Amino acid sequence: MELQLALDLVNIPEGIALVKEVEPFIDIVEIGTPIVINEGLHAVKAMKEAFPNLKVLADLKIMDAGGYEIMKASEAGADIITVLGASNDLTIKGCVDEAKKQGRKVLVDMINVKDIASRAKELDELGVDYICVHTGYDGQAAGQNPFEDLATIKSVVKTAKTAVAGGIKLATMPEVIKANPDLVIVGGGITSQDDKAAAASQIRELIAQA
Ligand SMILES: O=C([C@H](O)CO)[C@H](O)[C@H](O)COP(=O)(O)O
Repeated sequence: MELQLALDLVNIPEGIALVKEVEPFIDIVEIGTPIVINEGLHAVKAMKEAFPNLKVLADLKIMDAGGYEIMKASEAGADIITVLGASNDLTIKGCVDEAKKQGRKVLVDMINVKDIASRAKELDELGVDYICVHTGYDGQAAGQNPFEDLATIKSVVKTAKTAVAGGIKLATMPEVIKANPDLVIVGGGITSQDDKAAAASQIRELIAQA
């Protein structure tokens, strides 16, 4: 299982400083949607230049013009780019084809998809690299979590890797470990802790013991 650090509520220098603290414990660093909105794809470029040994995910949450947006994120140095599961199949296909051409990976964010099982099966057949269940900030504030959806995708997806995001922290890691996704995405569970390195290292330790 890989560990992705989601950076959302920081600017580029703050993000780089934060990654310096936890670099040994993570595999992927995510430039979250709020950062892309505030700073643009320069944030992806800056993170890749600062940490060439980490994979960088650009959380663009693409909804249209898939091929073009994958191309621009690839030019900025993103290794993995996100598209929304609710998008048109033509958009998903555009993302998959362009990502293959560029040697990048596509992660589908299932946020707000109603029929997770059927859509995950379709996306798997469209050749995406990761399918990620995700409880967004607004769902988290209403007490929702992604664990039931994680069990659903684990039972239907045959080829794509599975991932989970949304409010994951040390205390909920045992539930993640039990479901055994290929990728766990943690934002506030690390970034809002006083000792970020300790939080990341404890989460990494649980993954290593699994
Ligand atoms: O994708 C995210 C959210 O929609 C804001 O862009 C977060 O990166 C994702 O939810 C992980 O962050 P935490 O929920 O804080 O773990």
